[in-house]
Amino acid sequence: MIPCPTAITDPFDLMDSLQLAHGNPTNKRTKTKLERTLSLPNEVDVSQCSTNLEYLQHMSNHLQFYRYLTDVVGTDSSEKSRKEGTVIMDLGRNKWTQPEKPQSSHTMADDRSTSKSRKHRKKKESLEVLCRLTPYAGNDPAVRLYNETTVCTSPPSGLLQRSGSPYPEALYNFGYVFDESESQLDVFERSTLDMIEQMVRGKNGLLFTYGVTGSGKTYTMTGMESSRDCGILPRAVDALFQSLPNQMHSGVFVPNGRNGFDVMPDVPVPKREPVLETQWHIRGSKKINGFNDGMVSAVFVSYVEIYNNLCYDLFDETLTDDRANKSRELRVNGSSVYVDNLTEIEVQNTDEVMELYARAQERRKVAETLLNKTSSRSHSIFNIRLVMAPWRPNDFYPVDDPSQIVIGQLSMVDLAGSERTKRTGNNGDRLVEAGKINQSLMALRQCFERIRERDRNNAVAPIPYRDSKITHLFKNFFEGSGKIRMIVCVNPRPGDFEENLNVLNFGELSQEISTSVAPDPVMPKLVDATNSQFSRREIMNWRRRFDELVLKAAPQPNPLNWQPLPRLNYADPDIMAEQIEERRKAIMKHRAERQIYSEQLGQKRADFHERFIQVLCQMDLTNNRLKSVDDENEELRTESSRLQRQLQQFMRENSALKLRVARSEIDEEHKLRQDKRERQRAAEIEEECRAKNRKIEQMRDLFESRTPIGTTPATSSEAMSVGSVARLRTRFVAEPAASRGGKPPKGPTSMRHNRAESASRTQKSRAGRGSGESTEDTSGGVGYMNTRYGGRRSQSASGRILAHQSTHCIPPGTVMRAKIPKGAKTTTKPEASDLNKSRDYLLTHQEVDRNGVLTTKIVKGECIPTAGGGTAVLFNDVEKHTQGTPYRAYN
Ligand SMILES: Nc1ncnc2c1ncn2[C@@H]1O[C@H](COP(=O)(O)OP(=O)(O)OP(=O)(O)O)[C@@H](O)[C@H]1O
Repeated sequence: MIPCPTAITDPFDLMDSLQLAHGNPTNKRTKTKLERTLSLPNEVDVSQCSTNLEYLQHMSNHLQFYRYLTDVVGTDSSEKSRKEGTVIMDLGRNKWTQPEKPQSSHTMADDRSTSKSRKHRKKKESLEVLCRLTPYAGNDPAVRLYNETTVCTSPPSGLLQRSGSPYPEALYNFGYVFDESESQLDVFERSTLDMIEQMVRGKNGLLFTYGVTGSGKTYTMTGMESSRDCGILPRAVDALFQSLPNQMHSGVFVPNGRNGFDVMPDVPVPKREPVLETQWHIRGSKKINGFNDGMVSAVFVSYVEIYNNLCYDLFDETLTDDRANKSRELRVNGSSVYVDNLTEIEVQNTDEVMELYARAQERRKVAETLLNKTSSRSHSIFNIRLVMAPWRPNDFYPVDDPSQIVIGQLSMVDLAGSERTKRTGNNGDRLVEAGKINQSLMALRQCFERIRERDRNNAVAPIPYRDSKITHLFKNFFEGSGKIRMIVCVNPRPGDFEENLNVLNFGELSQEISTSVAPDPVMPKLVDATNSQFSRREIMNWRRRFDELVLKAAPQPNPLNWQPLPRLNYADPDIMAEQIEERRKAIMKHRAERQIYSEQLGQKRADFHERFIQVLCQMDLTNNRLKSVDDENEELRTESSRLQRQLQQFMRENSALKLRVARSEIDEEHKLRQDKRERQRAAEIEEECRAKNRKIEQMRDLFESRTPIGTTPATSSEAMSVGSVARLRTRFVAEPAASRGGKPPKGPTSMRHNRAESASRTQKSRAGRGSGESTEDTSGGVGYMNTRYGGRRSQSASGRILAHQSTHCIPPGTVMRAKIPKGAKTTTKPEASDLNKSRDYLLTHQEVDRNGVLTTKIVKGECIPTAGGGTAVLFNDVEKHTQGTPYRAYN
C-alpha cells in the first residue's frame, strides 16, 4: 500500500504525508469533500491493466487526484493542518480507502475494573510437560512411544531393582510426546509458538528442557545451524521479529537498571536506517498475527549462565574462562527477581540475535564427557524481552510515560543434564560441576515437591526457592507471573534407563503443580487518531527506497550566478545612465538565463514525474505479485503442515501396526508350535490304533482259522491256539445249526459262507421278520434284511429269481459252486420289468487280485416294490468262492 502525498513535486512531503492521520471529525468540510472524492469513478482495476501505458494512464488519474487533494487539504503548509487529513492509496487493491477505526477500544479504566474483579477469582493452570524421545538406532529401546501422550518403559533384560526384583514395564503420561519422526519445527510449533503469542500480548513465559545428560536438551533448545535442524530459540526469535510491525529504531527504549525500561525523548532515526529484514532464513517460520497495531516496540535479549550455582552474564565481552569476580547477584524488585547489572542488548533482527548468541555460546561452559561430546556444564537462560508502548498522536514515537510501557518476556532455559558419576567417569572440575548440577536439579525437584504438597494440603508452607540460583531466579514464575512449560528429553538407550525413570517420574508428577494464571497486563489507552494502515516497518522500507530515488533525482545547485550590481552613482547623471544601461543588459541576460533554467527545471520536473509514476507502477506490480506469492506461500504452508500432520499420523499408525504385526507373528508362531505338537500326538495315537487293529485282525484270523491250506502253525502254542479257536468256532457255528436241525459244517474251509449256511440265515431272517422278533447275526456278517421292509415285501411277485451276471463271466474252477435255482432268469442287463417280476435277485461279481486269486461273489437280495411303482433290491447275503494256488497267500 502506498500513501498519497499532498504535493507530488516534493518527495519529502510525500514521505511526511505517510504519517498523516485521516478524518479529523471537526473539519467537516474537508471530510465531506474527501468522501465525495473517494467515490469518484476514477478507480480502475489494476489487474485489468495489461500494458505499462495503461498503468501510466491509470496512475496519472491518481496524480490528478493528488492535485485535487493538494487543493483540499494540502494548500495549508502548516504542519498542523497538513496532518489533519490523510488519504491512503491501496495500490494492492487499487483503491483510495479510508483507514479503519482503531481496533483497540478498551481503556485503562476498563482494565483496572476488570483486574479488580479478577483478583477475587484467580484462575489456576497446570505446569505443562511435554516429552521428546531422542532418535535411537538400537533394537532394544528402553523407552518408546505408546501413544500421542504416553511413553512406555521396557526395562533392559537382567536389570534389577535394589530390592532384587526386575523393573516392571510402566506407562508415563504427558501433555504430548514427540517421537523421532517429529521435526524441530513441530516441536517449536507445539511447545513455543503460543508462548510468543502471549509475549506479544505482554505476558511472560518460561520454557525449559530437562533430562539426563546427552538426551537432546541443547539440541531441542538451540539445535544446529541449518534451517531444518535449528531449535526453539532461533525459531522463536524469528517468529517474533516477523510478528512485529512497528519496531522502533534503537535507543528509544532503554533499560532503567531496575528490570524496567524508560523512553528516551526524540531519538532521531539514524542516518543509516537499520535493516529490519533478516538474512537468517528459517523455513516454515511462523508469523503471529494480531499484534496490537497501536503500539511501537523494541526487542531486548540477555543471556545468563548459572555455573556452579553462580550467575554470569554471557553477553559480557570480558567474561573469560576462569570467571573470577565476574559473577552477578540476583536482585528482587517487588515480586520479580532479576540478575543485577545484566547486559541487555537491543536487537533489530534475527541475524543480529544469532550473531550475539553464537559469540556468547563460545563463553558458555561446555565440555566433553563420556556420555556427550558437547555436554553443557551449566544451566543457560536466554531471555527475550519485548518492550511495547503506545505511540504519540500522528507520530511513530512512543509516549514518554513509563507507566504505559508493557513488557512481555520469554525465558528459554537449557538445563544441564543430571548425571551419575560412575557412568560419566568424571573427576576434577567435571566432578565438581556434576555435583553442583545435580544439587541445583535436586533443589528444583524439592521446590516442585513442596509446591505440590502445598497445593494438595492447601497449606502455606515456605518453598526453598533460595536453595539454588535457578529456582530463585524463576521464583516469580512459580508464583504465577507467567506460563511454565517443561520439555522432558529422553534418550531411549538402555544405559540411561534408571536415570530416565527419575526424569519421567519427575516430569509426570510436575504436571500436578498448578500456578496462578498471570493476569492480563494493563494495556495502555491507545490514541485513536494514530491508527494507520501501515506499519512502521513498511514505512521505513519505503523511506529507504524513496531516499535512493530522491538522491538520484536531486536538483543540481542553481547554475545562475547572480552577481550583485555596483551601486548607482547618483551624483553624475552620465555615469548613472551608463550604469543603468549596464544593469538593463545584465537583467536581460539574467532573465534569458533564468528562462533557460526554468525550462530545464520544468523538463526535470516532468522527468521526475515520469520516474515517480514508473516507480509507483513498479511498486504496484510488485505489491500485487508479492501478495499473490504471499497467498500461495500461505496456502503451501497450510498444505505442508496438513501433510506433515498426516505423515505423523501415518507414522504413528504404522508403528502401532508394526507392533501389532509383531505381536500376531509371535502368537501365530506359538499356535503353529502347538499345532505341530498336536499333530505329532495324533500320529502317535493313530499308530497305536493301527497296531491295535493289526492285533485284532490277527486275532480275527486266528478265530476264523485262516491258516492257508498246506501251511502248518509255526509254533506249538500257535498250533494249539489255532486248534482251540477252530474248535470253538466249530462249536459256535454247529450249535445254532443243530438247533435248527441242519448239519454242522465239516471243518475249516476256504469258502466262508456256504450255500446251506446262507440259506438257513435267509430263512431265519424271514422267520424273524414274519414273527416280528428281532434277529441277531451271531457270525457278524451282513445278510439280514431290515425288518422295516418286511411288510412291504412283494406278495404279487412270482417266485422267479433274476440272476444278473457280467458279460465276461469266468467259470469258477471251485469244487463247490453256487447253485442257481432252476427257472431263474439269467441276464447280463436287467430291465426294470425283469426286477418287477422277480422275487429274488442274484448278482455275480468276480475279482482277480495281483496273486492271481479269483474271487467270485454272489450278492443276494430281495426285490421289493416301491411306493412309486418301481422295484428296490434289498441285499441281504453274499456268497464268496475263492480259488487260489497253494503257494500264494489268499484271503
Ligand atoms: N532429536 C534429535 N535428533 C538428532 N540428534 C539429536 C537429537 N537429540 C539429540 N541429538 C544429538 O545428541 C547429542 C547430544 O545432544 P545434546 O547435546 O542436545 O544433549 P544434552 O541433553 O544437552 O546433554 P548435556 O546435558 O550433557 O548438555 C548431540 O550430538 C545432538 O546432536
